[in-house]
Amino acid sequence: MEVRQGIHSEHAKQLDTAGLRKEFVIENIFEADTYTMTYSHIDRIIVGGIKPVNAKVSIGGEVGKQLGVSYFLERRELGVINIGGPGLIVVDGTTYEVGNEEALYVGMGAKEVVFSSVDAAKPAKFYYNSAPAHTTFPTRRITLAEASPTTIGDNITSNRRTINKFIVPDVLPTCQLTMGLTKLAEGNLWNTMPCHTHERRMEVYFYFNMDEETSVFHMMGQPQETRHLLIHNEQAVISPSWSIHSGVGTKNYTFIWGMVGENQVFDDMDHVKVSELR
Ligand SMILES: O=C(O)C(=O)C[C@H](O)C(=O)CO
Ligand SMILES: [Zn+2]
Repeated sequence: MEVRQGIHSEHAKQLDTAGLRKEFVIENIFEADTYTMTYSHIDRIIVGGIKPVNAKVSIGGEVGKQLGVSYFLERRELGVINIGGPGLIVVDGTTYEVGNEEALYVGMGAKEVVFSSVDAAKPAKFYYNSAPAHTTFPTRRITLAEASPTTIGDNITSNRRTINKFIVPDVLPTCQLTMGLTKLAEGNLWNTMPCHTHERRMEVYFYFNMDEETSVFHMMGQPQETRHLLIHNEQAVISPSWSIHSGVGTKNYTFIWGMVGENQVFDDMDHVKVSELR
């Protein structure tokens, strides 16, 4: 488990490219037959990927020890979105089939969560976020259709995209975690511009569906102190409450957003006018 400390906006201002990347970018999300795990002190979100190929993968007791509990989800909830081939997730003996672009919410208290792929030639790739929880809400699979796809933006501003809200209060109750998947239409490059901050929540972005020679310039920083991070396929960015989070790609791409914090109101954003950005 890799730990990232929280960071003050005044400190972030001083960092060079390598320094910013060390604090905010998670370069390695998927490794065959194991899980990756980054623990951020910002709202104590945990971010990672699970890619079972030939073996089953479970997030075991050693993580519980590092978290000061006896098992991973003793005091946490989990959201998973599969971006790979068909997969299976067994939660305390109940099997959930989780296909490409489908999600599973696992409530606090699940002791054993085991991940596997249906076909080793097309391995599942389970991207996950986990947040501290106070009660148990039911474990549930969510399909793409249930995520109420909504298309917004315009070709003229190069930001036509479909937002799929998988883990939000309209779909199912959770303690604090919300997660969704946003797909840019072909020829469209910008996400979340005009941009926003939300003092009341942090957010993690995970970019994927990108060709080898493409990248996303992820915009971060306070609105009058912007920086960018070069993101390649299947990499994630931690976005503190004080930071904008927007991006422009050299080609269209898809990303998963996950948020934790004070509220779960998707539209609770402090919008920033483009003319006010620096
Ligand atoms: O395309 C978008 O715009 C988004 O997906 C918005 C993000 O999810 C977000 O920043 C929510 O606060
Ligand atoms: Zn946001």
